[in-house]
Amino acid sequence: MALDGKIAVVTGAALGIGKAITETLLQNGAKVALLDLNETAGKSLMETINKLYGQGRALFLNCNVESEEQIKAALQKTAETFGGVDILCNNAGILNERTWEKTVSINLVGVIRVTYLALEHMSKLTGGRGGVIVNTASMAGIGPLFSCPVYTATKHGVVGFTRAMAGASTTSGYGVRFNALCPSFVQTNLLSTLTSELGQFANLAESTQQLIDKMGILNVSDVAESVLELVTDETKNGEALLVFPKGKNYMTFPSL
Ligand SMILES: NC(=O)c1ccc[n+]([C@@H]2O[C@H](COP(=O)([O-])OP(=O)(O)OC[C@H]3O[C@@H](n4cnc5c(N)ncnc54)[C@H](O)[C@@H]3O)[C@@H](O)[C@H]2O)c1
Ligand SMILES: CC/C=C\C[C@H](O)/C=C/C=C\C=C\C=C\[C@@H](O)[C@@H](O)C/C=C\CCC(=O)O
Repeated sequence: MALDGKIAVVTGAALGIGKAITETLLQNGAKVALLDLNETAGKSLMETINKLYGQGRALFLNCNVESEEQIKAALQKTAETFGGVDILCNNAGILNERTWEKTVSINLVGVIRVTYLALEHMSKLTGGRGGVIVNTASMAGIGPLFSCPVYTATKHGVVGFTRAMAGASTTSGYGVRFNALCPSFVQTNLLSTLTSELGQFANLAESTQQLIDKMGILNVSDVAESVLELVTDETKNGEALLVFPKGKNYMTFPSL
């Protein structure tokens, strides 16, 4: 299978898109470290995974991407258990315009922090064997959502960080590809709890609902399938893959 022998780390792996990404990576032969702060959901998923794939294919690690200490420990445990890190999916994220500092801390700072710590294991410049990092951004990383400006800012930041790191990696020789995943609306808890998290922008919920009605809603499996493309296609570096219910396409950015 495409990912036989590969070792993946997925943040926010216990539920939603991260759970689907984890399942897809396992289905394609990878071993997966599931990082999440929801221990109940993580352990429940591990029971299912062990029944489906046998012991030894996956590892749940209680890890908050806001904690450098917890990330370091999780990556070290992964490397010790499975023998390294080849794939990182920075997927953990929240939408909360009330606690907007936390949104920035998780969605953007968390992606940067996990990336830098994982590169210590992945980069050929530090003894790694290279690999690929896929950052879960959003369509809101390409165009603004008026009802969640801070969330929009974090996702624009993830796209920009991803593209810059792709260039840094190519130029410096990390041997690591970086790509952004930009799904439109996806049926998960994040979407379901949306209207209670808009804070001062709650008045704009209706226009966002109109956008949801217009664009439609993806299943998590549609998104996970797109991650597999970014992981396995070695020509993809610095890309932003837009995923809609009607299909997917790569973003073309203006060259300055
Ligand atoms: N649902 C959508 O419409 C949509 C669309 C585009 C992008 N996204 C992005 O996809 C990613 C996953 O979102 P989802 O919709 O699956 O949400 P979700 O709430 O269903 O799942 C998020 C997972 O991340 C975990 N998590 C949250 N904060 C964490 C932290 N600090 N450390 C570790 N784990 C943490 C949660 O416990 C949960 O398991 C997010 O980055 C989100 O912004 C979602
Ligand atoms: C409300 C956020 C829900 C989930 C967040 C998740 O990341 C999904 C984002 C999905 C789609 C984003 C589309 C952004 C489109 C913009 O380019 C622009 O076309 C939107 C136009 C009007 C916005 C109207 C509004 O925001 O209310």
